[in-house]
This record gives sequence, C-alpha cells and structure tokens, in this order.
Amino acid sequence: MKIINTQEPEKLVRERGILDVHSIFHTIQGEGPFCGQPAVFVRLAGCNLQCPGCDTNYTSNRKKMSHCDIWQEIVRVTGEAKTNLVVITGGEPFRQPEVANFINYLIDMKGYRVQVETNGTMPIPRELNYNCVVVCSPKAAKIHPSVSARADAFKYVMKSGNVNEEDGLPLQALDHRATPFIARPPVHFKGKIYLQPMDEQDDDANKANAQAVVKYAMKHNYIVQLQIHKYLGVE
Ligand SMILES: Nc1nc2[nH]cc(C(=O)O)c2c(=O)[nH]1
Ligand code: SF4
Ligand SMILES: [Mg+2]
Repeated sequence: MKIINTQEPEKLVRERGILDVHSIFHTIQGEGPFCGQPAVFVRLAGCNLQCPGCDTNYTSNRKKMSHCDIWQEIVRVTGEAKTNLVVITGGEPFRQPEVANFINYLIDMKGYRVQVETNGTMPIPRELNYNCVVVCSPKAAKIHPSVSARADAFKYVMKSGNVNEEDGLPLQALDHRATPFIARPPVHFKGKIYLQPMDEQDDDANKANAQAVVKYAMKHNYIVQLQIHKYLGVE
C-alpha cells in the first residue's frame, strides 16, 4: 500500500544550545559513503519539505534536548559497543542551524566522526567543522550555495520513468514537485554520486526502480546504493 507523507513542513528555528530531537538509536548506516558502518543516529524532528514518498516519521515523540542530553543518550544507546560514528539525519537537520554547534561539540570535545544527511535546501552554517561529512540528497529544484560548496557526496532517489536521459539523474525524488527538475551536483563536482531505487513498498514498482538505477549507474558511472538497513531488518 502506498503511503503519503502528511507531516506538515516546518520553518527554520534557532534555539541556542537546544535541538528538537525525534529519536536516537544505534544501528548500521544503510546508505552512502559510510554504508555498512555501525553508527548512532540522531534523527532531528521536523522538515522544511513534505515529500509525498518520504519513508520517515520525523515528527512523533519529539523532545527538546541540550547538547549534553543528546551526548548522554548517544553514550547510553552505544553501551559497550565501539561505535564512533554519529549520523545526523531528520527531517532536515539544517532546519535547526544550532546543529552545527552540536556537531562541532561531538567532533572537537567528544572525538566522534560525524556524517550529516541533508536535502540541501537550508544554509549550512559557516562554523560547521570541516571534518563533518555532508551528504546531500536533493528533492527540490534548488539547493543552497553553501551546500553546493560543502557537500562531500550526493545521493539521488530514483523512480523508473522519471529520469533525465542526458545526465542519468532523476527529474524528481520521492514525488516532491521540482521544476524543471531536482538540483544537480555542481558542474565540476569530484565527490561520489549515489543512485538509490525509490522504495514504493510495492514489489513490481521496486523491481522497475532497481532496473532503472542499474541502467543509469552503468551508463553515467554513478554508484548504486541500496538501503541495506531495510534488508538487514534494522532501524
Ligand atoms: N540504518 C539507517 N541508515 C540510514 N541512512 C540514512 C537514513 C535516513 O533516514 O536518513 C537511514 C536510516 O533511517 N536508517
Ligand atoms: S526532505 Fe527528506 S525528510 Fe524531508 S520530507 Fe523529503 S524525504 Fe522526508
Ligand atoms: Mg530512513
């Protein structure tokens, strides 16, 4: 059955020292440059977009937490494990620019490696530590110039039949409207570009999406990515 995202879009919020958090959990990073690596995920609440095909609940049970509260919860869910990677996702993490201070605290004060997932529409605060790995998955026609300048990798969610033949990248992602099509990496982008089949929760549609990903990855030299957490049955 097809699920349509009904979570309301939310605006940028600044709150010094506090983040609005949806959940914190220990799992395996299922996507992108750290795919397969154990990680603690911090899912921030709320998103400025409302992609119809979004597979994520980012609004329920939200809680305002200080940097120290979040770090304590990271330590608690990690337990005895050796995990040293924190992934910040959402929702849209940069909807809360305070996230940059939190990421810097994790890297500089606590010694974590940090990766952040973003839709690319919100500015990346200048103070963000350069060691933070930024993965951008565009859903809108424009991404913020600070994201073009700073993104380490791009990730595109592909639905079959919805592809630009010229560059092999999707016209839309997760059925979000984008005119004429979703943002591209900067012209001379040197980082990795991932293609991921859209999960439509339908075997036939998913098979067609996987075939499209293989076809365009092979033609344009992109990296195929599956959401391995869904195959592993982890969060
Ligand atoms: N295991 C796991 N890996 C992920 N990589 C990106 C995710 C996301 O929802 O942003 C995600 C997620 O939700 N779970
Ligand atoms: S930008 Fe990401 S989190 Fe926000 S609605 Fe779209 S897919 Fe969901
Ligand atoms: Mg997810």
